[in-house]
Amino acid sequence: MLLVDQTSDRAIVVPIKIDAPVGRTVTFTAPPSKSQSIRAIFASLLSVACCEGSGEVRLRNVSSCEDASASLEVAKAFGVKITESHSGDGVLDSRDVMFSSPDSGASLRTARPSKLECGESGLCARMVLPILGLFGDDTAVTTVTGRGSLLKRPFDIVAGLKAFGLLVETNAGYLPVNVSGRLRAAHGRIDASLTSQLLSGLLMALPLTDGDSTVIVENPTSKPYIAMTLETMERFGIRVRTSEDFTEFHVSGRQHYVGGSYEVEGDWSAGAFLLVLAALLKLDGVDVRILNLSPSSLQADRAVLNVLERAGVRVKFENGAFSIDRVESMNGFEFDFTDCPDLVPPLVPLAVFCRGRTHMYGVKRLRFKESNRLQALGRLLDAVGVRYEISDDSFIIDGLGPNVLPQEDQIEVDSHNDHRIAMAATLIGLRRRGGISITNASCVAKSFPSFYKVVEMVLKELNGVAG
Ligand SMILES: O=C(O)C1=C[C@@H](OP(=O)(O)O)[C@@H](O)[C@H](O)C1
Ligand SMILES: C=C(OP(=O)(O)O)C(=O)O
Repeated sequence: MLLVDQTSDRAIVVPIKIDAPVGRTVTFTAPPSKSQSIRAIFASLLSVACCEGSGEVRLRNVSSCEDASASLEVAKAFGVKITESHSGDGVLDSRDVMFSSPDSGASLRTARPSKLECGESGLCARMVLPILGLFGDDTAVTTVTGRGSLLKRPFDIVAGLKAFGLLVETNAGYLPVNVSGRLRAAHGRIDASLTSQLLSGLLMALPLTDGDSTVIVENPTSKPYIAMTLETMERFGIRVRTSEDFTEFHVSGRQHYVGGSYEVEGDWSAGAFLLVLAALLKLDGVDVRILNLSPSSLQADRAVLNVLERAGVRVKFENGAFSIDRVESMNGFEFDFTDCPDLVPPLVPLAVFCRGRTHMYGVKRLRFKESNRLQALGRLLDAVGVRYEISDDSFIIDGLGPNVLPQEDQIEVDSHNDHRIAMAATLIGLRRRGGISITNASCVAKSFPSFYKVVEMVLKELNGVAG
């Protein structure tokens, strides 16, 4: 059962009661990718606002999550016209968005918004910093800020932008920041050890400067996210040359983002939660089919397929749907998450129900997400009686095996206002006899507004009754 109480912002999850499970199949659809939606929104902004004659842009299946909405508001602040509609093609949390020039025909590149509010989206706030440098003149200053968890996340990552003509003054390393200067072509260095998001923004903006640039990247992390940025740019007609290890980029200036239409893929980060849920349901004989995930996607979190394999969970792709072929072993696994940090929260529930020890490496940057995710996941494991060890860059979890956790007491865990922690707690609650009550539960809207609805739908379908 799953109860969402909006007044107290609480989700109460208790185990699935499955009558005659064998042979039952449930199908659900992954929502649109948050990361790809935000990239497509900024590429559309650059196309309409900076590239004359490139026409309108039509984006299909844009995520309706809070981070994508914050990014659309930011794009509007630059003066582009944005209209939203619903395509009704059955993808949850999805909308279509049209970008066009203002009716006045005024050039948008001459002015820079004085303030941008980025909600809680790290990607939006970091990506927009270099992009701002394409607008207005030398005297323009923009204050970039956000709310909630974003105000506690590090922004002392901006020193490298100086070589490209931009000055970013931070508030002792945090938001709000003031951005001034014009972006110019140059040879510079970016330290990406903490985040790849600023580099993504710089790569998107540099092709619109007047000359050629080289970007040397120190300590690249989250590399598939950079590949996704380059792929989105390519879809808008922009090419960048890069070394295979993403430590060097050669960007020609005077390029143009070309409008047209673009369809956003399904979200592998949300899909990872759905696949782990599918693996856990398979233990009870239920088959789950997941639609709207591309098997050839460049999204970092498609790596969930490799991790499931390592744990002994065999996944298949047939007739456009992913499903669990069979669970061979459910054994603890080893994996390095440097390139896919968002996969740790969905894989903690998997590790809990595996036999033996799971070693997660490359996890130190999880301390700087919407919450300190290592600490928040540790609290969740404490609450359900799972032993673990966290060190600088590793997270070791001693799994309890695939049975439903027998404790009958009701426990309460806090999401720490972090969408991925709330979703991880939900998956564990579905296999704990006394369930889990999650406080600050509505934060799932940051990336997956319909998450509880999807879980509820599955439960209803399996029980044949409400909840
Ligand atoms: O570029 C992106 O879309 C993202 C990159 C990753 O961040 P870092 O580059 O900070 O690791 C990831 O954690 C975040 O959720 C989305
Ligand atoms: C960390 C995340 O996003 P962002 O950094 O864009 O806020 C996330 O979605 O888990």
